[in-house]
Amino acid sequence: MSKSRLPSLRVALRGDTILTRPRFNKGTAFTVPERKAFGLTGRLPYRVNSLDEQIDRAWNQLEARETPIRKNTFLQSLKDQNWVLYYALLKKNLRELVPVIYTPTEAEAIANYSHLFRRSEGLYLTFPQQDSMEEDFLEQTKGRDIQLFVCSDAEAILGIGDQGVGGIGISAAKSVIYTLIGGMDPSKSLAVTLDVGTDNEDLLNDSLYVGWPQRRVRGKEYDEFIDKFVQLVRKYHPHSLLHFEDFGVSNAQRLLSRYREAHSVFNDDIQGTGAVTLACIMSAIGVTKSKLSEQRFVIYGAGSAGLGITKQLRDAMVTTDGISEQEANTKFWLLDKFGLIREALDGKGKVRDGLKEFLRKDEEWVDVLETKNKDGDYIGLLDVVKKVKPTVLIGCSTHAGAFTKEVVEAMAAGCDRPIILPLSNPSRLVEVDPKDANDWTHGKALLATGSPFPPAKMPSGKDYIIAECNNALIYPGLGFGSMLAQSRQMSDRMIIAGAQRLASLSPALKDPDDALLPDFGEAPEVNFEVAVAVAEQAIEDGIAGVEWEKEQVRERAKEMMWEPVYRDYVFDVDGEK
Ligand SMILES: NC(=O)c1ccc[n+]([C@@H]2O[C@H](COP(=O)([O-])OP(=O)(O)OC[C@H]3O[C@@H](n4cnc5c(N)ncnc54)[C@H](O)[C@@H]3O)[C@@H](O)[C@H]2O)c1
Ligand SMILES: O=C(O)C[C@H](O)C(=O)O
Ligand SMILES: [Mn+2]
Repeated sequence: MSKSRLPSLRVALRGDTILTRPRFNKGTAFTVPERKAFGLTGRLPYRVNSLDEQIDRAWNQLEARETPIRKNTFLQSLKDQNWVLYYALLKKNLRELVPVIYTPTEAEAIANYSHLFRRSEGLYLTFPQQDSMEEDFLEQTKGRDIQLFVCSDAEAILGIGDQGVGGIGISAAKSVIYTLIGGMDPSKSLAVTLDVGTDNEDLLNDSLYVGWPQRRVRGKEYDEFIDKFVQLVRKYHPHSLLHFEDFGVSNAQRLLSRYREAHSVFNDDIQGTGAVTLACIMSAIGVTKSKLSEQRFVIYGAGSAGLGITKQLRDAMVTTDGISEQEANTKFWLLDKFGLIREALDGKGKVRDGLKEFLRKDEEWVDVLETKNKDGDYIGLLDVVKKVKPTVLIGCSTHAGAFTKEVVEAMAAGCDRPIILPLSNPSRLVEVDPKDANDWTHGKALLATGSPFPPAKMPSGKDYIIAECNNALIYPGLGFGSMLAQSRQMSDRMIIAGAQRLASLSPALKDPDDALLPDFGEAPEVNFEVAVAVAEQAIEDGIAGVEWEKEQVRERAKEMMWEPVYRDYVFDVDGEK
C-alpha cells in the first residue's frame, strides 16, 4: 500500500515521548513540519532521511555484526526503537532475516534470555502475583483493540525444553511473524509469558535469572492460574484470537480441548504444525501420484507436534479419501521414548491418553520380539521401518540424528520415493541432515525440515531445495483469516481449508524435483491466500462474526493488512497515544 493512500494520523505525543515510542517513532524520517509540530527540531540531527535510507543504514549496522545472535540482539533493539523501520528492514530481507529473529536463532536468544536482557516487552504474568493479574492485564490492554494474544508457559520451547520466563521470546517472535508474514497490525497483538516457575536447574541456579526462581507449579493451582488469564482474555477481548505456544505435552492438548468451544483458541504446535505438515504431505503425494490413505506413516516423537500431525493427517484422510476414522488410524505407527506405541506399553502406563487411538497390536510384533533377548521388548525405529516399509517418516522427537543411515536406507529399500520430514527445531536437533538423507537415498527422498537448510545436490548435479515445513508458513494466515472473519472458533474445517490452499501453491506441483512447499521469501503472499481460504470457510460454515459475504473476503483482507510504511502525523491532543 502506498503512503499516499493512508490518511494522516493524529498523534497526541510530543518530544521525547514520541521518540521513545516504537509504534510512532520515525527517527530521522520525521519531516520538517512534523519536527516543528512535535517539538523535535532540536532533538534530531538536521538531515531528513527516507525510510529506504534508514533501511540501508540499519542493514549496514546489522551486517557488521558477525554472529546470528548478535544480529538478533541488534534487531531486538531496533524493534524497541522503531516498528516501521524494523518491519520494513525485515520485509526487504525476509529470507535472510527470518532465521535471525525466529527459528533457529531465537532459540539461542531464549536460552540466554536473562543474560541478554536489556528491556522488557509484552505482558509478564507471574504465579505469585496472581492477585493483581486483572490489574496488570488491564494496565497494558485497557483502551487497546487487541485482536491477538500469543502466550507461552515455556515448558517445551522448540526442542530445547523448559526455558522459564525466557518464553516471552517465543511469544514475541511468533507475534512478529504474524505481522511480517500475516499482515497483522503489531499494535493489535500482545505477547504474554505465563511464568509458573521452571524445572530447569541451570535457570534455578543462575543468579541472573529474571523469572520467578521456583519449581513449576502443576495440577489444580496451575489450571486455576491459566484459567484466570483465559477468562480475562474472554471478558475484555471476546473476539480476539488466543494463540498457545510451546506448552508442555501434558498441558497442550488438554488446554486446547478445554477452551476450544468457548473462544477462538489455537495451539500452534498441534494445529499449526498439523496444518503445514498436511500441506507438505499433500504436495509430496502429488509427486508420488498416490492417495493419503495409501501411505504408511511412521511418526517419531509423539508429543504435541507428533500427535497434532497424526490427527490432522488422519482427519484429512477421512475427508478426502472417504475411509472410516478407525481404518485411517491403522495407517499410523507412532514411536516415543519407549519405542513403538503398542498395547504392552499401555499396560505399563506408558501411553498418554491422546495416543490410545493409535496403539498397535502386540500380536503384529511377535516376530520382531522373538529376535530380541528375553527382557528386551523395546521396538525401535529401525525395527518399525524394516517391518512396516513406511512411505512417510516424520520426526518431531527433539532426538538429533535419530534417522540414521540404516533407517534412511531401510526406508528407501521399502518404497520408491520415501517422504522424510525431520521437523525438530532448532537446526542442531534435526533427526537427519537433509543433505545426508538425500545422499543416502541417491536423490530419491522427498524432503522437508523444520528449520532452514541449504539445498542438497541431486545425482544430476541439480540443487534440490529443502522446503521449510515450519508452522510459520501457515499459522499467520490461519490467524489472520480467523481474525478477518471474526470467527468465534478456529475450526478444523478452517484449518484444512488453509492447508489445502497452501498445498495448491507448492512448487513441486509444477516440477516434481522442486521444493515441497513455497519458499519462505514468498510467505507473505502465500499466507494471504491461506487467510482468504480460512475466512471464506468460516463464512461458509456460519461461524464468522462479520456481516459481509464470502466474495468480499479478498478485498477486506487487503484493507486489513498492516504495512511498514510511515504515515504523515499531525499533532492533536485528542489523537492516538
Ligand atoms: N517444524 C515445525 O513447525 C515444528 C512444530 C512444532 C514442533 N516442532 C519440533 O518438534 C519437536 C517436538 O516438539 P513438541 O512441541 O511436539 O514437543 P513435545 O515435548 O510435546 O514432544 C516431544 C516428544 O518427543 C518424545 N521424545 C523425546 N526423546 C525421544 C526419543 N529419543 N525417541 C522418541 N521420542 C522421543 C517425547 O517423549 C515427547 O513425547 C521440537 O524439536 C520442536 O521444535 C517443529
Ligand atoms: O517455533 C518454531 O520454529 C516451530 C515450532 O513452533 C516449534 O516449536 O519448533
Ligand atoms: Mn512451537
